Amino acid sequence: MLPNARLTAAQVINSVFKDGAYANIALGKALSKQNHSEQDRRFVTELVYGTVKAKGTIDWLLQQLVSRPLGKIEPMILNILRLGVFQIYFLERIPASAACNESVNLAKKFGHEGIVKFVNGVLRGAVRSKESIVYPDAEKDPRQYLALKEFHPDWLVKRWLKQFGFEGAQALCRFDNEPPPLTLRVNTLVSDRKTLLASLQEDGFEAEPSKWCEDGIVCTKIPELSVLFSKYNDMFYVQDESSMLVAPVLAPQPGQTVIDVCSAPGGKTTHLAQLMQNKGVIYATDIHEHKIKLIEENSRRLGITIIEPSLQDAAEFKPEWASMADCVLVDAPCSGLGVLRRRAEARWKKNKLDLKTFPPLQRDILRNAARYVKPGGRLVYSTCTLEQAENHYIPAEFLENNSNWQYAGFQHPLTGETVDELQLLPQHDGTDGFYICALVRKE
Ligand SMILES: C[S@@+](CC[C@H](N)C(=O)[O-])C[C@H]1O[C@@H](n2cnc3c(N)ncnc32)[C@H](O)[C@@H]1O
Repeated sequence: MLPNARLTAAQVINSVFKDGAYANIALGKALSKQNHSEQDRRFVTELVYGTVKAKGTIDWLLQQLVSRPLGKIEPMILNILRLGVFQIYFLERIPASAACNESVNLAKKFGHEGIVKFVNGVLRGAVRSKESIVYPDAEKDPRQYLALKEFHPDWLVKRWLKQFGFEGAQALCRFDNEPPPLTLRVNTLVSDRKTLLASLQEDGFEAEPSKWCEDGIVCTKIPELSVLFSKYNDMFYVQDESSMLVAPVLAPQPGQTVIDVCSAPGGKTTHLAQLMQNKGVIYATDIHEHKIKLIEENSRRLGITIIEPSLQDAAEFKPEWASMADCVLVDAPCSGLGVLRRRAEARWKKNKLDLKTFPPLQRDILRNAARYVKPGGRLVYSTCTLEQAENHYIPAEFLENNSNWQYAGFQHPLTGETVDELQLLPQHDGTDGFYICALVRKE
């Protein structure tokens, strides 16, 4: 018997909201265990990401249909209701009756008759009230309007309204709700973009060269993901176009000594190794032991031998490395507000207070990592966030306090003009939100 796509989706959603799992990891695990057709795999993916991203609005809708607080409903049943409401309100192509019936069937697996009746009643109510739901007025209450219409927490919408205005905030929210394209960085140690692109196209992929990075490929249609991993295993690294910009800005040369202080799972460090033609050495550290294995696995898969991974707190000085490196990368831990489209649950896990924890850590890491750079050497500081306090102000403050450093300047990847820093904005650039700044230690 074929596995039930909605059941798989409900279980993944439940592990996200009940157990705090990452949606992409829980989904990947569930799909690898179940023998779903390719079409069903896509459907499960759409259900999981859609429901998880829209959770705030779904709960707002549900709360109008249920008299008790949602927290009092058994988690699996609540998550079946969330999945049902998502289909009824936001998946136009699914007939509402099918969404109700299938949800009731799911409820039968997890609850007694009374619960099944409750699910049935709530979802029939959702269908009836669909056309009469009144959202807050966009002009009178733009914050609540965007939060509910565009599926984001209202504290974040408030922040973005201030930073980008209504249209900018709306475009940014909408960007986060779209599925990201699959972007690949070609492993230039074993292939080149033209060859890989042609081969992927022969296998039915719709793919085009990235305009941002000369080694990047953007896939817009993927016939079967498993082909990519089985046939082209050592030829690519899955990476957003914005992340692909970092290694070329650091621009290490073959034979040099490089330190990448926040390097797991190894996306940028393996790119640095490619640019170095696998000659020289890269000390790649991270604070989490389990992530060190990921750097090792990625290096092995791509045939890279110059990366030496180790466990190290980037804010703690390692005296043996003083003034040793030609290039240092600080791809700092950050609030990650530029990559919300990729991490479906992240918007619901973050909060305003968490944001305050990053700048002090980033300051410490930058200050410490800079001590590893030799005179004349370069340092790149990058984040995947949109927060000025974690971006511009961190290197700017560092330069104010360290007169033996200055901006290195680098070429804007599209315009070619020389810039000191680059802030990519999803709503403007169509990439993840990302910040890059290059510094040089004076001779
Ligand atoms: C933005 S991610 C790095 C991504 C990586 N550069 C890549 O391209 O694949 C930030 C990393 O910093 C690590 N990290 C957080 N705090 C750290 C610290 N104090 N010292 C070293 N690494 C840290 C996290 O474990 C995480 O892997």
